[in-house]
Amino acid sequence: MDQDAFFIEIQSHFDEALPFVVYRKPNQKTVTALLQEEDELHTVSDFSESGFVFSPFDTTTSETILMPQSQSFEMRLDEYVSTQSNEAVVTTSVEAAKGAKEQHIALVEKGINEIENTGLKKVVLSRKQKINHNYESPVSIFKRLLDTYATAFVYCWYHPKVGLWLGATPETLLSVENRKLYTMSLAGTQKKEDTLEVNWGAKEIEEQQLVTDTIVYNLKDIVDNLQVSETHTHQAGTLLHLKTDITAIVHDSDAKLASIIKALHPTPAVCGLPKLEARDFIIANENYDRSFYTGFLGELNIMTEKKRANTRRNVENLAYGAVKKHTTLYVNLRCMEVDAQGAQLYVGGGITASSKPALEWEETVNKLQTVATVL
Ligand SMILES: C=C(O[C@@H]1C=C(C(=O)O)C=C[C@H]1O)C(=O)O
Repeated sequence: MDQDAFFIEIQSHFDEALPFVVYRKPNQKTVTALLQEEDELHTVSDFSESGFVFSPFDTTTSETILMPQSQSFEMRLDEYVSTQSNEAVVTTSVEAAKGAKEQHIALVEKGINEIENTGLKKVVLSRKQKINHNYESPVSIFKRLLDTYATAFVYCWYHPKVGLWLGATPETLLSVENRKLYTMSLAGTQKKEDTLEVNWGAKEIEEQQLVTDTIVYNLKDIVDNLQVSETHTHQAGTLLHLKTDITAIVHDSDAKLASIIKALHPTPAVCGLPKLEARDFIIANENYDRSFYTGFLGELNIMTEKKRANTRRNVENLAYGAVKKHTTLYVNLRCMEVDAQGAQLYVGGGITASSKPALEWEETVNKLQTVATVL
């Protein structure tokens, strides 16, 4: 499809206040859009549905939203070509609101204190920051995210009854295709200077290992052939994280999808350990509603027809294109909620007993910058 026509279609869907999502997967060229035909708020009941899901952090009190594949029009842009000059991307310098720094540092201190005095081992603490900006179409902001973050899952999601969210996340929650499962442990943060050959401190190594161990522990009884890669440094925009790849085989993946999602979300990369204690601490102390930040989003049971290659040897098989199903979900990080007044940016970081509150504040400032850059 022609690029201009693709984005005009999305803009007019937005102008008509109809739900849509448009996204590009990490390291891919294709941009996909799902345009819902009416404005009903559909929700997921058991993860057997097909469509695009948008889930909040706290799934015990809020529902996971679905744009059903059967009630949406799908559009594909084979390759997005940047039309905006780099000069157009202005790096916004974000001023925190008065008192925001002190408030976040006090929250981190409270978290460290809780870890020292209870069974809590890690808790991810976050904040949101408002940025005023002149109104711009979501398509323009989305295109700048596409221009800036080739290795992230870049998206723009809109529902008139919920709001407008955009983001560029480096973290996969889960992908399942043909019984093959992939997930990752991503934690530990430092600013990228000029090399990927960096040293990591004991705090970052320990907090990321905790995420890996928990994912493995939570999956081991529901999957087979669980394999864990070496841990390596992963670049996400101007930041570096520690990352471990985890793969497995899932027998009867249809029946198990809901339990796998439940076992993973929210991982200690965005919540903490033990999960319930960390979630209670977050809800009681963060002083704001995370809403969809640190929730998950992506394709659920999406059907695609895979045609066989057109070679001479199997030309007689051409008629038998196989229908395949896959699920690819990402953690909603480096994201923002946009309305007519401006944008709310959401950021956080993992706290352990050895966290330094002032450094944790700096980390949220650095993470915020990755999204603020495109405003
Ligand atoms: C919570 C966020 O990021 C998560 C926390 C990280 C950390 O504590 O170092 C790193 C990557 C993410 O798993 C965020 O970006 O808001």
